[in-house]
Amino acid sequence: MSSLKSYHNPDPLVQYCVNHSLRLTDAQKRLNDVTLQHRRAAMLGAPEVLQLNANIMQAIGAKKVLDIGVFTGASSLSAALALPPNGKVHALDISEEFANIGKPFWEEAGVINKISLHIAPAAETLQKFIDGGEAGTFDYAFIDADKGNYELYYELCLTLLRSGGVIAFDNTLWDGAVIDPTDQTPGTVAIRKINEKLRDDQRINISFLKIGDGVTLCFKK
Ligand SMILES: C[S@@+](CC[C@H](N)C(=O)[O-])C[C@H]1O[C@@H](n2cnc3c(N)ncnc32)[C@H](O)[C@@H]1O
Repeated sequence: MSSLKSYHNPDPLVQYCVNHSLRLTDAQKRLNDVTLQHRRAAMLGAPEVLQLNANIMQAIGAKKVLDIGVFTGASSLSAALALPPNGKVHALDISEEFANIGKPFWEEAGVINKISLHIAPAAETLQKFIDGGEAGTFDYAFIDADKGNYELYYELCLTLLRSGGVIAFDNTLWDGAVIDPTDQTPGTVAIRKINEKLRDDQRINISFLKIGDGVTLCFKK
């Protein structure tokens, strides 16, 4: 049952939590199973993290969502399932090849009409939304693309979000590397930088959760 476990955190208590909370549709399970066979399977979003996103989207009545870093579409599918029929997930990635893997599962789940795919560098797409007058109109953003641009994505998403909207950052523990002072690789340095910025940023309220590979929730004031 590969679908009913955390892919990022082998801690038995984490697995216990996941086994007592994870709810996936058949389409989600099948997409996860296909993705786990992919050469880049490690990029698949932890299902408990995607479920947390979906639960918050429903709690805040989200209709307009940014999914930054699509890969095979698990995060977009989870978000689309959480949105009302008139909701829209804007799914941003540079790889059409990856996203194409997810499309049959979006179709199978009956939510493909709720997902709008934008194949381009995410910063360009986000800037286009701002230039098009969409600042303050998004409810939720899940940031899970290239780590070196996390700070840039944060500022663009903060502009695009309404007050009360939520930004979730994935991988903010970076497999524990954030607390290893000998690790000065660019990805680790970028994650530490955004973690410090978010801790001190008074434009948001914050919760930093040790689930998946670390998730930081930012609630726009
Ligand atoms: C960790 S994966 C996303 C996983 C996905 N959210 C999920 O839940 O399975 C990161 C994705 O970011 C994409 N990416 C990398 N650089 C990007 C950029 N500059 N703009 C948009 N997407 C980018 C990659 O192609 C990859 O699909």
